[in-house]
Amino acid sequence: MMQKFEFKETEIAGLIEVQPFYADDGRGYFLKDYSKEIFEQNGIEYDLKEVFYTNSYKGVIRALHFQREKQQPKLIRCVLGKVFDVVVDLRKDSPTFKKWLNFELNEENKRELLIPAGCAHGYLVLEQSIMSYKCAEKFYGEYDDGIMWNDPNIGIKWPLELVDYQIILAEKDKNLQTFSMFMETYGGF
Ligand SMILES: Cc1cn([C@H]2C[C@H](O)[C@@H](COP(=O)(O)OP(=O)(O)O[C@H]3O[C@@H](C)C(=O)[C@@H](O)[C@H]3O)O2)c(=O)[nH]c1=O
Repeated sequence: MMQKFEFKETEIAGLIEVQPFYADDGRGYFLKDYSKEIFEQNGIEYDLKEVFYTNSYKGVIRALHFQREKQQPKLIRCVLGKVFDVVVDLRKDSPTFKKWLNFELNEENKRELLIPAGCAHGYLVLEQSIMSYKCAEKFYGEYDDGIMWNDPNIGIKWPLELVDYQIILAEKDKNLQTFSMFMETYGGF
């Protein structure tokens, strides 16, 4: 089977579902999940700056993250395992401001998400997973920030039953601001 790159817009402007180039044969498979040239041919200017990976146990929630300055566009993919991935639009002039969308990303569907600057990102790990990130802005620890994963104002419906309600959070993610606090401080992006 061979699959060419495909790009699909979503309800959130600039948030694009990407199906990477894929070809399998008797040896296994080949997958290319970023090509500057092909992205540009599809109208996407993406200036790749950093690549990193995370490996997480089932039940981990990493959310809802952003850089408050020098926001990072991110091209993400679940290389191994399965996650419930969420993007929240925090751009105050966006018609979908405050809207969240969820996507299942997994090893089988190989789907990528291109997340634009001005959105928060997070995920719930449904089985041990490796996530890859290709960022179009570098990491600035001093601007690293987020909103709490279970903020009632945003109201994400996390499928916690899929992890038997056993969630694992970093200390820093237990102490993130609420959406209201974010709005008071920044007024949106
Ligand atoms: C994200 C990042 C972290 N770090 C460091 C900071 C810290 O010591 C260690 C672990 O970082 P964190 O706890 O922030 O990792 P994590 O909680 O996995 O953060 C990630 O969450 C997901 C949802 C995203 O969208 C990412 O952009 C990023 O915010 O690695 C870097 O040096 N470079 C980086 O690009």
